This record gives sequence, structure tokens and C-alpha cells, in this order.
Amino acid sequence: MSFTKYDVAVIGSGPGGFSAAVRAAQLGAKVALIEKSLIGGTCLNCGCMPTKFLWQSLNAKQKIRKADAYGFKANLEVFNFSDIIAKKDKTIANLRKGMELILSSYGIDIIKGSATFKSKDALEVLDENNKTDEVRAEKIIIASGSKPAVIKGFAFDGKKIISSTDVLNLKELPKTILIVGGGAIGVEMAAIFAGFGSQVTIAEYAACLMPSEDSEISAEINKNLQRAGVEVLTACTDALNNIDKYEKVLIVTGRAPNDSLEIENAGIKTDKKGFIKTDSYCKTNVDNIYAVGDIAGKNLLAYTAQSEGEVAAENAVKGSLLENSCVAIPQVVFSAPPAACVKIKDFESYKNIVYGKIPFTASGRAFIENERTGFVKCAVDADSKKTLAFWIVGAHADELINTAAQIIKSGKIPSREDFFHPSLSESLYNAYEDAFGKSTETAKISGNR
Ligand SMILES: Cc1cc2nc3c(=O)[nH]c(=O)nc-3n(C[C@H](O)[C@H](O)[C@H](O)COP(=O)(O)OP(=O)(O)OC[C@H]3O[C@@H](n4cnc5c(N)ncnc54)[C@H](O)[C@@H]3O)c2cc1C
Ligand SMILES: NC(=O)c1ccc[n+]([C@@H]2O[C@H](COP(=O)([O-])OP(=O)(O)OC[C@H]3O[C@@H](n4cnc5c(N)ncnc54)[C@H](O)[C@@H]3O)[C@@H](O)[C@H]2O)c1
Repeated sequence: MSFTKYDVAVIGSGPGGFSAAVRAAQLGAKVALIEKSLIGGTCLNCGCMPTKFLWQSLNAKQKIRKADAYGFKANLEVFNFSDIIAKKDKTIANLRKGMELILSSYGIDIIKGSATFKSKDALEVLDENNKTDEVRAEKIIIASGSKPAVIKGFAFDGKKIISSTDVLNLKELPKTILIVGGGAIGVEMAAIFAGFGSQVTIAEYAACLMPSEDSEISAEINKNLQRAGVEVLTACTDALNNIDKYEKVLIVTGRAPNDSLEIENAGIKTDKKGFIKTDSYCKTNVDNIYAVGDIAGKNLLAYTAQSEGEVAAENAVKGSLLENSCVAIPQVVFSAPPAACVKIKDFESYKNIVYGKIPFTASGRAFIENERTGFVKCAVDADSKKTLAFWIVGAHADELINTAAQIIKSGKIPSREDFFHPSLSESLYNAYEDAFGKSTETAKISGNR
């Protein structure tokens, strides 16, 4: 069999593989990007981007409803769910074209097909016509991502029992939907489908939704979902015992590795769940092979996958020892309104912490925007006066959290003139002031600390 030899072969074109391929090409390497499905991976095709399109569509609906507050008479409650899905598909296709353009601008060879390891530097690629090709490379970066985890006895049938991928392609709005799993995907889907008018039940194993979140954030998410008409079942271990009454059952109880790569042929080690073990340089136990993103099982987020992809490419091409170090990773769940948090990496080591909290009802800008739900909470090291964490629920929390992360990372003490007035981000400063009982934005008796 003939083969083509590359400096770097990347498996998977999600955020991890895409950024690894582009960075390796920027550094002068001859790069192959092998993809068995659509360019863009989970993030673009069935994850971050389509969910955020639907969430934005819901925001548009809610904005129309609030138009009256600004003197407009608008009644556009009539919508066709299949039109929303069609517009989502068109937007995703356009974004995909953009990614393909970038890859081709760097002269990256896109090889369509499913890759398996033959040895530590040779891959077999099987295309959709059952034709095989061989790709050899000095360095291989695995970015094969993850897939929805399956609950035994409840395999996805794409009709009634559906995955996060299936739910994004429904052509009709379900009248009733049971969502099993109250993590990031479950909460986002509950907010979206309830907002569009489905009768939603969400069932979570743990004692609260988003169990790994701060308890006040979790409670606020719960409250807002209930306000939107969602039935929330927590500490629920038997959600799947009575599914007859639901039109659709969406199972979103975590992710499993995309592990059909025959990595044993290259001697690559995994953890017990099948995620590939890597060090801080994104390298596997095999010297020329790196693994990034979901398949490495660290954060299961697009931007951390992207960061790992860039680090792996630098190390693979330059032989450098760049570490994938993060000080504070902002995280967002796109509920309605969104909720977000960012915490310094070694938060638990701080012993003398004071907390501040400010509701959005205390923000003039939130008042003008008619978005008064939620709050900003922060944690400050009482000794150094540096901020250690922010939690935000409310409109634009998804953007505010990036500013919050910069405050934490800078290590500087924030001051009033850092924040434009009137802005929602002033609430970050007001929460900080509240940690020391100095917020001038709330009444003395409000007891907001
Ligand atoms: C519903 C949902 C919403 C999400 N929302 C967000 C969000 O808002 N923000 C966020 O940061 N993260 C979000 N995520 C998580 C995010 O999508 C993933 O963390 C991210 O896509 C991981 O990137 P990756 O490059 O590791 O893998 P993926 O994006 O999964 O890409 C892997 C690619 O590898 C390909 N592949 C697999 N095996 C092979 C093989 N053998 N040969 C060739 N190709 C192969 C796959 O076809 C796929 O295209 C969401 C996920 C879901 C499911
Ligand atoms: N906005 C974002 O950044 C975003 C959005 C969606 C997904 N994601 C990423 O995708 C990953 C996967 O999301 P996910 O929601 O599938 O996983 P998750 O780990 O966030 O949540 C799964 C939830 O299901 C619960 N669960 C498990 N088994 C159950 C059962 N039998 N019955 C009821 N509940 C059960 C768990 O306790 C957990 O709370 C996330 O970890 C996140 O990193 C990110």
C-alpha cells in the first residue's frame, strides 16, 4: 500500500484538532488533518454552536416579549420551530465553510475517513467507500473527542430516547420532554425547550442541579427553570422508570471517549474510563503522540481543547516543553438567564476568605436593560485583598465572566474607575466592595453580605 508521510497528523477536526493543525502549519510543518465526519467536530456540529444558536433564538423571543417596555407594540409569538432549526443549520454550515477556508489557506491536507493506529507512527484511514489509505507521520496529535454516554438498557433510538445530537435536529417542538441529567447540557436544553413552549421535566441524580457548582448558583438556576415552568426533580434515581408519558426522553448524563482508534497498536495508555492519559505538555506515554481536548478527559470544554491543541502543536513541531497551565478557567452554563463562574486554581488553599454579593436590581444598567434577575457574588482573600472567584447569574453573565477572569488573573485590586458607567460590569466592582461592607449601591439595611 502506498502512503503519504507528514510531519504531523492530527485525528479529529473539533476545536482541539483544528487549532493543533493550524498551529502546526503556522510553524512550518506539513500537516494532515483526518476527519471521519463533518469539519468542526462536536463543538460546531452538535455542541457549543448549535445550542448557542437555539439559546440566542430564545433570547430573540424574549426580547420581542419585552419590547413593550421600550414603547413598541410587538406580537411575534408565532414561530415555526422547523424554521429555527433550518436557520441554525444554515448558520452552522456557514461557520464550517469559514473553518475549511482557514485550513486550506494553510495548505493542510484534509483526509476524509476514520483513522486507526497501525503502529506508533502509521495510521490507516478508512473512507466512506470502504477504501483504505495509509498516513505516516513523525508526530501524531489525537483529538478524537467524545460522544454521549449511554445508560444501560436505554440505548439511543433517535426517536423517543434521544441524545444531545438528536435533540438539536428535531424538526418539531416536542409537547413533553423528560431530560435525564441536570448538568450543563441538561440545564441548557431545559431552558431552551421550556422557553419555546415544551412541557419540560428535568431529573438529576444528585441533590441539586449542576451539582459541581456553587450552591447559590445552583439554587438560582433551579429557581429560574421553575419560573419558566420546568418540573425539576432532584435526588432522582428512577427517572427512567416511567417514560411512557413523555414524547421525548433526552439522556444527557455525561460523555464517553471516542475511543475506536485501536490505540493499543501504538501502546497508548488510558484511564479506567478510556480517556487518554496525558502530561502537562499534552503528551501521552508514547514519545511522538499527543492527545488533546475531550479524549484527554480533563475539562471537556471547547476552549480548553483549543488551548491544549495549540500547546501540543508547539511541542510536537518545535520539540519545546510548553506547559498547558491555566490560572482560572471561566465556565458558563447557558440557562435563561446564563450562569457563570471563575475561580483561581488553588482556591481551596485560601483560608481567610470574605464574600461579597450584589443583586442586579442594584444596577442602573440592568434596570434600563429590563434584566434585573440574578446577582454577582465574589470571593476575596481578606489578607491580600485580591479576588479569588466570581459567580454570576443574570443577563450577559456569559460575557461578564471573561472580565471577571481577567480581574482574578491580573492579581490587581480592582478600582471604581476601571469600570465604565453605566455598565453591567460595574456589578463586579460593587460585589468586590460589598465583601468589605463598602458597597455604596445598596441600602444599609439590605444585608446583602
Ligand atoms: C450539547 C453540547 C453543548 C456544548 N456546549 C459547549 C459550550 O458552550 N462551550 C464549551 O466550551 N464546550 C461546550 N461543549 C463541549 C465541547 O463541544 C467539547 O468539549 C469540544 O467539542 C471538544 O473538542 P475536541 O476537539 O476535543 O473534540 P470534538 O469536538 O468532539 O471533535 C472530535 C472530532 O474527531 C472526529 N473523530 C473521532 N474519531 C475519529 C477517527 N477515528 N478518525 C477520524 N476522525 C475522528 C469526530 O468526528 C469529531 O469531528 C458542548 C458539548 C455538547 C455535547
Ligand atoms: N456551556 C458549556 O460550557 C457547556 C454546555 C454543555 C456541555 N458542556 C460540556 O459537556 C460536558 C458534558 O455535559 P453533560 O451535561 O452531559 O454532563 P455533566 O457531567 O455536566 O452532567 C451530567 C449530569 O447527569 C447526572 N446523572 C448521571 N447519571 C444520571 C442518571 N442516571 N439519572 C439522573 N442524572 C444522572 C450527573 O449527576 C450530572 O449532574 C460537560 O461536562 C461540559 O464540560 C459545556
